[in-house]
Amino acid sequence: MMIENRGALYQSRRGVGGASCQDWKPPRQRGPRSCTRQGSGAPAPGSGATIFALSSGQGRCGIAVIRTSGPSSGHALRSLTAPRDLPPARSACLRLLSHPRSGEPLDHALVLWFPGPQSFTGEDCAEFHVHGGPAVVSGVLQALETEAQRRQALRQLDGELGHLCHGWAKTLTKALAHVEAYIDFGEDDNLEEGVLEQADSQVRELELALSAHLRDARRGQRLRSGAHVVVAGPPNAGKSSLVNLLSRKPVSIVSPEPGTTRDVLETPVDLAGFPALLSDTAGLREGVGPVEQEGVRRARERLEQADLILAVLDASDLASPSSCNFLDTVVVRPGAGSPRENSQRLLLVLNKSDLLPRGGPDPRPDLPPHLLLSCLTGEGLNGLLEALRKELAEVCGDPSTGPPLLTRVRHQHHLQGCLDALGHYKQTKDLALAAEALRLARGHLGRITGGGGTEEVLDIIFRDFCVGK
Ligand SMILES: Nc1nc2c(ncn2[C@@H]2O[C@H](COP(=O)(O)OP(=O)(O)OP(=O)(O)O)[C@@H](O)[C@H]2O)c(=O)[nH]1
Ligand SMILES: [Mg+2]
Repeated sequence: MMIENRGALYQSRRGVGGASCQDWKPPRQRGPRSCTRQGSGAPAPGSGATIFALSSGQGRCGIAVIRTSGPSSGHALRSLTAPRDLPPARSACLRLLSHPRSGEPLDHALVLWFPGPQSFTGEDCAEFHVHGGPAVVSGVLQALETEAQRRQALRQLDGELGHLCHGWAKTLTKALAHVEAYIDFGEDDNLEEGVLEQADSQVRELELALSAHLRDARRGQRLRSGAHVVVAGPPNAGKSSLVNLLSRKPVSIVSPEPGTTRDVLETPVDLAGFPALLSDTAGLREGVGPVEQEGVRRARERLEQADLILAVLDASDLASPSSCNFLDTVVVRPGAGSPRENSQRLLLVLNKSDLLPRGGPDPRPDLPPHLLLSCLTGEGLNGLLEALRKELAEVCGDPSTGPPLLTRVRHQHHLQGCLDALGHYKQTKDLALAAEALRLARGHLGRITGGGGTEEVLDIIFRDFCVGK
């Protein structure tokens, strides 16, 4: 049984309550200035985690094995063990485990270190063989979780995300300083040409960068709470068998009778290294009794909410009306070629491949890209897991390689506020209102990064322009 512990990302308090622009005084007004600002035109179009889990059975046992896999495995191993160096690769060593923050001893354990790629997942892996009591197991899991959260938090604001936010804030402060300078000194001091145009283009670039990151924010949320993966298909295709296979436990009843699953059954799983909420659904068919009909309605509802659909068909029954109907209505929707709604993704799986003639041709080469699988023999499972890994990396983002993800609602809120204010900047033709919009936008970023006060703006004005000297 796998215990999923990758969900909660640490909510760092850094950056909270950073200086805002509230102390900013309105710029000196020089009577009504006819606005020379040109509209900015139409907006341009939007442009490794480490897993740890209990891998032995849950409950009382002599020895419990906890495994980590991912780029931070070595760090996790070092931070929990004394001495703090890595043991020799692939050799069992007896180490004292203690909590990385409090130093509280946790257990004497055998630890093993498997540097990637020579490991069972291909990534750096570590194993902790601890005494199996629930207190020890949960203590070690908690210590690992704390460490993972701490690293995530560091990555969030001190790391790449902090770097990015500070870059955005710098650009915005500069744009604001230039607009302020134009308002205050434009006439008297003959500011160089193109000051406002430069601010406009900086705002445009910032808008693109912020919108791209807000789109990624949704992915960050999925990484935290799990992607919704919905298994759907006609009755008897082997949906429940697939759910049980992927979750490695008997979540759903499997039987040869079509219409066995009537309700949506969901289970949290680790799918190819990503956290997911896997839903089994009733087989989609019409003309059935009221209970099954309700199951079909729920299945359709759940399909709408899926991040990833695992569409399952019986490879030996592709010509049946329910298979054809499912293919037409769910797999190949009308207007195919356009992206699926809500950027939903879909993997088509032809199950029961063991019923096809061995080594025979693809049963339906005309179908959209698909994978052959046998839940009965397990053939094709590795290919499916690899395809799932690729799809889920798209859905969730890969924290070890991709851009830093905005997982915190507060960050998202302020980035959205900043983006909205930049929208107002672009729309208004009045310079004073435009400057106000930039101040508001900078205030939102200031709540993430701090800074952005009057001093900073004035510094830029005096640095960039020969005014008041
Ligand atoms: N030969 C073969 N039989 C399979 C395979 N997968 C599932 N089955 C059998 O197909 C039947 C239906 O499997 P289920 O997993 O209950 O199918 P389902 O799609 O959940 O069915 P409903 O809940 O009724 O919609 C069962 O008898 C399974 O044992 C497979 O890969 N090969
Ligand atoms: Mg079923």
